[in-house]
Amino acid sequence: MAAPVFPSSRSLRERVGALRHLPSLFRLVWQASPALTVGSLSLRLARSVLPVMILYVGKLIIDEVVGQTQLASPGGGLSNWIESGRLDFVGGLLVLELALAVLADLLGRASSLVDSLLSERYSNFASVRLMEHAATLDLEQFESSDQQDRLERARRQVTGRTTLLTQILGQAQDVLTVLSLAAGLLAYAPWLIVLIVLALLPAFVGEVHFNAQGYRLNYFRTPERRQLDYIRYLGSSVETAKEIKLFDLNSFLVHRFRSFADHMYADNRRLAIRRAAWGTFFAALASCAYYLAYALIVWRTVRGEFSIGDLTFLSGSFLRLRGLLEGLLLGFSQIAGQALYLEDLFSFFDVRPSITSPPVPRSFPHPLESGIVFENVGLRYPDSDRWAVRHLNLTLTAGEVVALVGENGAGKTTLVKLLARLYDPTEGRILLDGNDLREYDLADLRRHIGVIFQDFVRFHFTAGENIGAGRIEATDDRSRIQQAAERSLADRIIQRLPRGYDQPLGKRFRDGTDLSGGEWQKIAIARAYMRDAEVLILDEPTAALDARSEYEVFQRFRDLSLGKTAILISHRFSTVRMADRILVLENGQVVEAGSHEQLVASGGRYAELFELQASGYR
Ligand SMILES: Nc1ncnc2c1ncn2[C@@H]1O[C@H](COP(=O)(O)OP(=O)(O)OP(=O)(O)O)[C@@H](O)[C@H]1O
Repeated sequence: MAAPVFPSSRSLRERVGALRHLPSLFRLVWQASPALTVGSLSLRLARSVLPVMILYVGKLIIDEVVGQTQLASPGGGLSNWIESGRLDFVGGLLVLELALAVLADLLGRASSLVDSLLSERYSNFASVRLMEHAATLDLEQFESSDQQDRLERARRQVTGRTTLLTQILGQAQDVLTVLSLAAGLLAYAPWLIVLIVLALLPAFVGEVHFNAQGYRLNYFRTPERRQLDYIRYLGSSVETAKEIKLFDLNSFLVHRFRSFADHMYADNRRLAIRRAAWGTFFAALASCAYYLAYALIVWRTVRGEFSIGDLTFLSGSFLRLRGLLEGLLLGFSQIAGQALYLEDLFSFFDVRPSITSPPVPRSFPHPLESGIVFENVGLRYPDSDRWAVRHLNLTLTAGEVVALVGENGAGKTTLVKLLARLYDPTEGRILLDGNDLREYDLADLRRHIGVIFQDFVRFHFTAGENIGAGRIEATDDRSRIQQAAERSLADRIIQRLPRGYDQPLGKRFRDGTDLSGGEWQKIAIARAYMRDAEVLILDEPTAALDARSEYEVFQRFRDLSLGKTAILISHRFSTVRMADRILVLENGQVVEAGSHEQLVASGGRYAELFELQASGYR
């Protein structure tokens, strides 16, 4: 496999520019839980000043001890010392230091508790926002692979990157601690601070560089990572197990997985090794600077400029400061690096659908009066230079049952997608009762069109929920669900299930029962009957049904669609012939129209296809 060619690396400006998303992140965190956000910030604030206090009390203790050793001993045991009052101050200091240490531990634990709760709330909240936003997007925005990559990165951002939040909060706390320690150091030896910053600068630049490299690697690996997830899914899920076994595809999948994974591993390893090597070198530089400063402090203590207490305070502060500044600088670059991932999340939130309701929408006519007219409609799918349908002209009169026939790829499903406004025509227009489809309220339009596609979803929920999904606000309305099930003949299947309507379907979850293809289809058709649809569309509704079921289902469909407009797509002429009118599609155009008898008599395309199928039964 060839190594990927990365576009030029993102500039520092771009990386720092990504930090502009931090306010949006904080807004999201705040919305996830105001109380926990305030709690976390307050705890961090309290924790930030403790280190300098502990160090300073330590210095006072040492100075006091050194002072005491220079005075004459009161003699005797501990009780004499206590009575003389010479231990009062140091004793008080020890108790104070103990109290501070206990408080620091307490606040530390409380803070990680609050942070972990906040992270989970944030992750859940952002996931919900992600799903809500995804629901507003056009179908086309899901289908393009670029969008799927972006969605994938946004998803990972939501679930995998809550550490960013803890990191930012930790950084804020560390900044305050640094300020408090620096204030102490400043009073004694300001040059120490300059020394530390100089020593850490190379490490900072190195980190920024490697973070950007890591991000690029991840960014350009998104398609491969989705491939890996997909292969993992193929190789280890119930839906695919049957075919994978029969065709013995496992070793093929493992091989493919390995070749992708090994390639990614090699890239990651190369980066990790370089990062570790440079990191070690920079850390060594920083250590040299630290010991240089330490030597200077020791020298000035020996000369009597600093007390022993000062020595411990300074070396302690200096050590902490070095660690903190190192953490801060690296943390900053990591945050800038992670903010690049935030870019994925927020740029996904910025994607706007193009199929929307107009500002002043019409509501769906109830009942439909004249019907639907396609006027010279053409659609080219995004990223495709072929017309899926073109110069499509047809009329669907209100109240009639129309069947669409045509060979694979003729454009039948495309016509339905256009009608449900899953796509808007590239050219021409679709009129509903004389008005352009785009003038109607989108949600209202979709509410009044009941469609079951040939690749309908088999929800691994209960049977009742599978049907209720057709009208989600009625999902608890058992009598409505039962009625829909009776209409589609799904009731007989459900009666046989051990837990009836509460029976989980599919094999994915515990106690699930799988159904046959035809049984699933009846459940899906019931879903369409849940709606008060003015237009009912069934795409290959009877493909998986046996002959008797097909006949019964269709008879019911006819009865139930009385007064409604219905479209039926089928390759089975036994179904098609029962429609009022049949439209024959070829290469995205209507080439013939009429009743079964008329079309057979005219001896055209339909007659030919019908004859082909009929001869198969003779
Ligand atoms: N999402 C898509 N992106 C690009 N091209 C598509 C897409 N969906 C369908 N097409 C193309 O549009 C044409 C019409 O497809 P459509 O699904 O409408 O055919 P159909 O008549 O329903 O076929 P079938 O009988 O196989 O279901 C085909 O050439 C197909 O390759």
